[in-house]
Amino acid sequence: MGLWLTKLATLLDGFNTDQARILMLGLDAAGKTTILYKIKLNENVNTIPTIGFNVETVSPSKGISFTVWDVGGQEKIRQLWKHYYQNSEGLLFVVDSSDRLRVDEAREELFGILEHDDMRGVPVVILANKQDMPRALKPYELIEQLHLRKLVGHKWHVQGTCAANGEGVYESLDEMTRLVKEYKKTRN
Ligand SMILES: Nc1nc2c(ncn2[C@@H]2O[C@H](COP(=O)(O)OP(=O)(O)OP(=O)(O)O)[C@@H](O)[C@H]2O)c(=O)[nH]1
Ligand SMILES: [Mg+2]
Repeated sequence: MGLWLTKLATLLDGFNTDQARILMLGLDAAGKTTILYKIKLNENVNTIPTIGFNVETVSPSKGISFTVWDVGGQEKIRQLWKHYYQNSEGLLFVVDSSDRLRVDEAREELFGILEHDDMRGVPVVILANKQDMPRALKPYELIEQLHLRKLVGHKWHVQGTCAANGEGVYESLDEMTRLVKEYKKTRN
């Protein structure tokens, strides 16, 4: 009897699990893959530039399951990003905050993604990564430089992170959870 009840509880828990498809994009070397495996394994992995994609299922909190798609960000392969947009319910956009020379490029890519029809209304959490680096732009500076106040039709949040020691990474997922829940409600 006890076993059956346990099985039933597990089954019901499965039904209650909120699932979402989350896309993780950003310029090459922003730290996407490092972040993905920090979340998945709580380990610092040595990465190589991603040519295709990595996909992992993670559970940021009880009852929530994210399928996170981490797609390579090198310029030549960014044209492939659009093939991952459909059915995405949240965007994690990772920025190397210490790469001041490429903030404009990051902004253009971010706006380009969000203007696509398949990404209509999808919320975005911007990870201001590499906060450990000297001269890293602070989250409030990135809000300015990425022109986020001009972004319409998308809920957004900026979270400072350091993938190397995990700071801010889980907070960014909590924020994504909140925004995805809101997004799903408005869509239904
Ligand atoms: N100092 C520091 N280095 C980081 C941080 N996050 C990632 N890195 C380093 O940045 C480099 C690039 O990280 P990746 O995770 O491979 O970057 P990516 O965004 O997946 O790059 P692509 O796959 O080419 O799109 C690696 O050497 C990481 O160790 C961070 O928070 N601080
Ligand atoms: Mg990568």
